[in-house]
Amino acid sequence: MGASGLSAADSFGPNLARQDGELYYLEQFIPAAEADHWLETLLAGLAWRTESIVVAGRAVPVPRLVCWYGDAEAHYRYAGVDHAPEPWTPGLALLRQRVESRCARRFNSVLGNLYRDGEDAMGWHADREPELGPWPFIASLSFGAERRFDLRHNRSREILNLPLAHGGLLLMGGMLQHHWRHRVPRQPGIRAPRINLTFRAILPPP
Ligand SMILES: O=C(O)CCC(=O)C(=O)O
Ligand SMILES: [Fe+2]
Repeated sequence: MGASGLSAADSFGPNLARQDGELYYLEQFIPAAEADHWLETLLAGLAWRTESIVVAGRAVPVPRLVCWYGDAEAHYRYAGVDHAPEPWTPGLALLRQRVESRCARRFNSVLGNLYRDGEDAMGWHADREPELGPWPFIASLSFGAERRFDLRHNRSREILNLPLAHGGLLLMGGMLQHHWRHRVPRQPGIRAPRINLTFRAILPPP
């Protein structure tokens, strides 16, 4: 068993990171017709809002919409902002169950990102806030437009590109957040929206 707790018996396929972390992609984790239903349900039913981060003393809106759901205690500091979660919707609770049983992992929260079109994006970052624990395990579920997901190794600068498709589940674990950054780049030709749900386990404050 690796540091992430993923056991060799789990059938996630090859580790796409190969070194310094664990990265698995399960294509069509949610079959296409069902994924269509989720895309509509989540677009219409979640509390999407704009969020600003402070850059050089100024509030700058991030180029996407976000939402945050979870168990009541799962507060999360993200980009310098404290998020109290909204309570689970029935749909998100169902998706959480599906993801949990596939990963044999528990999650107490989910960060949603809505990329309205190819102009929306997320810059290079790692998800390594202390409340995610020493080896953050994140399950990332995508619906809607296929978007490119890039990873860059901090030291070697090796780049990996993965297309994240409708219904696909990406798993990040082990030392991945310590050694790699990731992003969702702008893809100006894309007109359709994409929703990404990152299921996370937030530890209680020390
Ligand atoms: O949209 C994605 O696929 C990635 C989202 C992400 O990296 C994050 O929420 O931390
Ligand atoms: Fe991330």
